[in-house]
Amino acid sequence: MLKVAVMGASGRMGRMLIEAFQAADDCRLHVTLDKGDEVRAGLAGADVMIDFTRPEATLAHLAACADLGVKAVIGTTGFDAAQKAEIARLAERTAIVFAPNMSVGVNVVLKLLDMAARAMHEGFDIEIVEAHHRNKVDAPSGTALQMGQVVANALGRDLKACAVYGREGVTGMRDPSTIGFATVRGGDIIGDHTVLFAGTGERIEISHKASSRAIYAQGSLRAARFLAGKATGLFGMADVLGFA
Ligand SMILES: NC(=O)C1=CN([C@@H]2O[C@H](COP(=O)(O)OP(=O)(O)OC[C@H]3O[C@@H](n4cnc5c(N)ncnc54)[C@H](OP(=O)(O)O)[C@@H]3O)[C@@H](O)[C@H]2O)C=CC1
Ligand SMILES: O=C(O)C1=N[C@H](C(=O)O)C[C@H](O)C1
Repeated sequence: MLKVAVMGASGRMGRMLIEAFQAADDCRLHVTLDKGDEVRAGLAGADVMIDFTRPEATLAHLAACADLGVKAVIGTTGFDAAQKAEIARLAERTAIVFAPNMSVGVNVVLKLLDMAARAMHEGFDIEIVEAHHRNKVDAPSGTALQMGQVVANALGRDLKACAVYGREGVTGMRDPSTIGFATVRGGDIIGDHTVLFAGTGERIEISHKASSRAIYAQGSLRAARFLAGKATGLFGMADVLGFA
């Protein structure tokens, strides 16, 4: 029986994870922790930590995991480059699955995007549109950024150099080498992502729309089970799902 610690337990994802344990007969909740709780004491004895909180909190939790030999599933988004490098360093000391979207569907879409971008490498403008609930604090979503990264890699472009995050005023004509991002925030939208390939005479849209956070919780438990056989290393959902 896998002993799992859930961080950010009162958050939207924390609550969804706790519910997911009711249907899991091979995992049990070792501890649920919230802001202000004693992290190291809580994590001691857990096999895997699942963390959907905020970047600074996740890094502090991960450091404790590395010290205690606890593996980690990280769903938090909004990390900067230095924070991602820190996660990679910590993965030399414990096994980590780090993914901005734990759903099977989004990870299938990432594979489709790689194929689509290679096939439409010329004559198509690429724009990524994402929509989330009014309480989301980071933008663009981690998923949108990963979609952009997959497309940029497939096209041999540097995402840092070609990303355009929103437009306003007299922008000039669209530079065909750019990848555009647009963000919508409102209501209780769980998570919609569309990648648009706009050509001349045709356009292709590849979309994923979440209608329940249970998909992220189920994916997280799958990632926790995957880690049971690993000692160290940084993995993504493609590894967990066997797509890598
Ligand atoms: N990878 C994936 O599949 C998914 C990723 N996410 C990501 O997960 C993260 C959380 O999302 P969501 O559950 O909607 O957010 P919530 O704001 O609902 O929950 C976050 C939780 O983390 C807690 N928290 C915040 N700061 C700290 C801290 N310093 N120490 C400990 N706990 C802290 C919050 O406590 P308090 O309320 O007291 O501040 C809250 O309980 C986001 O980054 C989101 O983008 C979300 C869904 C799917
Ligand atoms: O904050 C959310 O809610 C979500 N965040 C993740 C992201 O930033 O991509 C995943 C999902 O879209 C829900």
